[in-house]
Amino acid sequence: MRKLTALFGRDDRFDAIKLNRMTLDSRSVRTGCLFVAIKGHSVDGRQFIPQAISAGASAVLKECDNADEHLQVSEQNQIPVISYYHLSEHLSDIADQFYKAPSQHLTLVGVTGTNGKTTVSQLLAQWAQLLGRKPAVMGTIGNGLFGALKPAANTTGSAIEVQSSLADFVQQGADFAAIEVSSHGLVQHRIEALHFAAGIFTNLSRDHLDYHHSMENYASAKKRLFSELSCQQKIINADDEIGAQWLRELPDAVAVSCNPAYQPTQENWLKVTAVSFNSQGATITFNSSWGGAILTSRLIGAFNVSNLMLVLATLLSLGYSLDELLKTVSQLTGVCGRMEMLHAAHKPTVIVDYAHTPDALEKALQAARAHCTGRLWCVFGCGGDRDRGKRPLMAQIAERFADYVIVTDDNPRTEDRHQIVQDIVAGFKRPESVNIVYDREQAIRTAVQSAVENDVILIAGKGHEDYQIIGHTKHHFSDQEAVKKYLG
Ligand SMILES: CC(=O)N[C@H]1[C@@H](OP(=O)(O)OP(=O)(O)OC[C@H]2O[C@@H](n3ccc(=O)[nH]c3=O)[C@H](O)[C@@H]2O)O[C@H](CO)[C@@H](O)[C@@H]1O[C@H](C)C(=O)N[C@@H](C)C(=O)N[C@H](CCC(=O)O)C(=O)O
Ligand SMILES: Nc1ncnc2c1ncn2[C@@H]1O[C@H](COP(=O)(O)OP(=O)(O)OP(=O)(O)O)[C@@H](O)[C@H]1O
Ligand SMILES: N[C@H](CCC[C@H](N)C(=O)O)C(=O)O
Ligand SMILES: [Mg+2]
Repeated sequence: MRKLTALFGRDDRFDAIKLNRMTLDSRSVRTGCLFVAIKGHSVDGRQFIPQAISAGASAVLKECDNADEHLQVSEQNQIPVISYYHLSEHLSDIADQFYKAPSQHLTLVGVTGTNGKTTVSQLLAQWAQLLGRKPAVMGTIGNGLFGALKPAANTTGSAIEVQSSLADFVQQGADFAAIEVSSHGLVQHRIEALHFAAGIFTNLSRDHLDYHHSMENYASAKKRLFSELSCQQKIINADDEIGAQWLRELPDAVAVSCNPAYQPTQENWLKVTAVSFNSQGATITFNSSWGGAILTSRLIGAFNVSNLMLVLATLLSLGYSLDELLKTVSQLTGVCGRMEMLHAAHKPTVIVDYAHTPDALEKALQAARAHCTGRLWCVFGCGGDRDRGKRPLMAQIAERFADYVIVTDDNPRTEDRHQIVQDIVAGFKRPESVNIVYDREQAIRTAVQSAVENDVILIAGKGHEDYQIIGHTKHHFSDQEAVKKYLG
C-alpha cells in the first residue's frame, strides 16, 4: 500500500487515500488502484476515467495538455483526478517511487539492438544462475524468474509493468535481472527511471521503420540507453558500424569485437582471435583487458559468438573473474526458438529460428549452410502491421543464401496476407522459382516432405511463438509442433 501523499505531496484531500497498484488500463482497474490516463497512439486513455472510477479506482493521474494545469487536482465522484504535464515521460519515475526503486535492489542489465536481445538476455540469466545468483528476465519470450516466464504482450513492457515486475522479482528474492530494451520502449520512456548496472548494444540493422521512419531516428532511440539513461557499464559491439561510432563518443565503454584484426582503443575490451565451428557449436579463442583463454560454446551460428562475447564482457565488467566464468561457460545452452535444431533419422535437419529482419535472415541462413551438405531450404514470411520495407529485402536474402524458398504466412495481423506475400515476392529476381504456400503448416509440410536426408530447412520468423495472429485473434500454432508432426 502506498499513500497518495507520498507521491504527490501534501493535500488534505489525499490524506486517507491508499493505493495498492498502478495501471494504465481501465479494464484492469480494481479497488484501490491508481488509474493512469494517457493520450495513446491509437486512443485517448482519458476517455476511460469514468469506467476506471466505476471499477474502483481510488485516484486518477491524468495527462494534461498545458503546463499550467500541472499538478492541479479536480474531483470526479469524490475521487481525486491529478493532472500531470508530460506524464508519459515521467511515468517510469512515478512508478519507480510507487514500487520503491526496485532496479536499485538488484543487478540490472539492459540489452538493446536490432537482433540478439532475447538471446543475450537469456544467456546472461543462464550464466548468472550458474554463478549462484537468482536471476529474472523480461523480454520477448516472457517476464519472470529465470525458467518460470509468463508470456508478456511486449518485448519491453509499459513503464508501470517494468517497475512493478521488477518489484515482484525483488520480492521473490531475485538479485539479478536481464531485460530487453526495445527501441519503442526507449522512445516511449518505458524504462526511463531504471538504474542499469550494465547496458549492452548488440547491433543495428533495418527494422521498425514503420515506427521510426529513418535509420537515424532508430539509432538515436537505441543510443538513449547509453547517453541519457543511468547506465554504469556500457558494453558495445565494435564490429557494428553504429557501435564503432558510439565507442568513439563513449570513452568509458567496453568494446567487444569478433574481428582478430580489431585494434582496441578503449581501456576495457574483449576480442576474438580465432574461432573454429563444429557440428555442436564453436571453440573460441579470445583476448581481453581481463586476460585471454579458449572456451567451448554450444551455440550455433557465427552471430552467437558475438552474442556470447558480449555476455562474457558484461559479466567481466560486473566484476566476475575470468576463472569462474571459464568454469561455467560450456554449460550454456541455446535459447528456445533461436537456431533450434530438430533431427529425425534419415530425414532433413530442420532449424527453427526467430529471424524476422533481413540481417538476421542472412546470418541464420549462413549459419544453417555451415551445417548443410545437401540443399538449403528457407521457409519464411513477414508479420503484418510491421515495417513493409523489410519484406522485399528478406526475399533478396532468401533467394541469395538458400537453394529453395517457400514463402508463407507469419502473423498477418490486420493486413491482407496476399498483400504481404506480394510485397515479399517483389524482392525476388526469379519469382517463378519460389513456392508460395500461405498456410504455414502446409508450407512446413511441403518443405519437410520434399527435402532429403542431407538437406537443411530453416524455418524463420516465429521461433518460440506458439500462436499465429490473424486479424486480432491469436490461434494456437507452433513451428516446432508442425515440424515434429511431419518429421515423424
Ligand atoms: C504503438 C505502440 O507502441 N503502442 C504502445 C503504447 O500504447 P498506447 O499507450 O499508445 O496505447 P493505446 O492503445 O493508444 O491506448 C491508450 C491508453 O488507453 C488505455 N485504454 C485502452 C482501452 C481501454 O478500454 N481502456 C484503457 O484504459 C490503454 O491502456 C492505454 O494506456 O504503449 C503501450 C504500453 O507501453 C504498449 O503496450 C503499446 O504497444 C503496442 C501494443 C505494440 O504493438 N507495440 C509494438 C509496436 C512494440 O512496442 N514493439 C516493441 C519492439 C518489438 C521488438 O522488436 O521486439 C516492444 O517492445 O514490444
Ligand atoms: N547478434 C546477432 N546478429 C545478427 N542476427 C542475430 C544475432 N543474434 C540473433 N540473431 C538472429 O536474430 C533472431 C532473433 O534473435 P533474438 O530473438 O535474440 O533477437 P531480439 O533482438 O530479441 O529480437 P526481437 O526484437 O524480435 O525481440 C535470431 O533467431 C537469429 O536469427
Ligand atoms: N517483436 C517483433 C517480432 C516480430 C516477429 C514476427 N513473427 C512478426 O510477427 O512480425 C515485432 O513485433 O516486430
Ligand atoms: Mg527479443
